[in-house]
Amino acid sequence: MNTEDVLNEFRDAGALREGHFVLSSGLHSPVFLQKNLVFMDGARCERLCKALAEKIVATVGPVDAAISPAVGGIIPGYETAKHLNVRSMYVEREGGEFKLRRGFSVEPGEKIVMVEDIVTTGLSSRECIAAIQKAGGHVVAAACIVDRSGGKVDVGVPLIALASMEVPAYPADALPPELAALPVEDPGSRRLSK
Ligand SMILES: O=P(O)(O)OC[C@H]1O[C@H](OP(=O)(O)OP(=O)(O)O)[C@H](O)[C@@H]1O
Ligand SMILES: O=C(O)c1cc(=O)[nH]c(=O)[nH]1
Ligand SMILES: [Mg+2]
Repeated sequence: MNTEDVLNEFRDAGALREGHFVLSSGLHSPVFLQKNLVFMDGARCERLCKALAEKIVATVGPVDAAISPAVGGIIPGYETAKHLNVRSMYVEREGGEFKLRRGFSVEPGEKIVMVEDIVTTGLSSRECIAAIQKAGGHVVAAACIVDRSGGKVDVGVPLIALASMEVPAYPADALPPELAALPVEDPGSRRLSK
């Protein structure tokens, strides 16, 4: 499955949104990938995550577990882990910091793939990887459905992206006038009150 195939899945799901969005990083963008509309369709989610699992195995070989950052990473992490035939876990924020909770744990040195939905700046991925390492896991790779940086971000481990594209994103004080003129949507969970 190549980038165009993946974007067609987003288009067909009505998940390739245009407007004015504030992203998890605080950057503003005219494009938002509303991945929940993709993952709500089991067959679509399976097509994407099966392809991602195959790419992970082809790149780094077998792994012991997949761990994702909540909320967006949970469904693709679970589905990708299913095709890797490994257990699926997630980290979630406690006092702002990602942690393994709910009885999830890793054995020291276990080979972990961090599975993310969308990568923009890589901040969520790096935070998730740090949490896995703190818990004792060896993160052999990061994987995502879409890398919006077009391969530019560095998450500290190899990043395996099913689709890679460069999407414009701007700091709040440097918005192009046509973007500034549109009302802002803040669809992610990072700024939700706890
Ligand atoms: O590479 P980054 O700049 O970190 O951006 C990508 C992250 O942003 C979104 O999560 P968000 O924090 O919006 O919450 P969600 O997972 O609940 O959608 C998305 O799920 C990624 O985790
Ligand atoms: O950077 C983000 O927060 C982000 C971008 C995007 O297209 N989709 C998403 O869910 N999050
Ligand atoms: Mg997320």
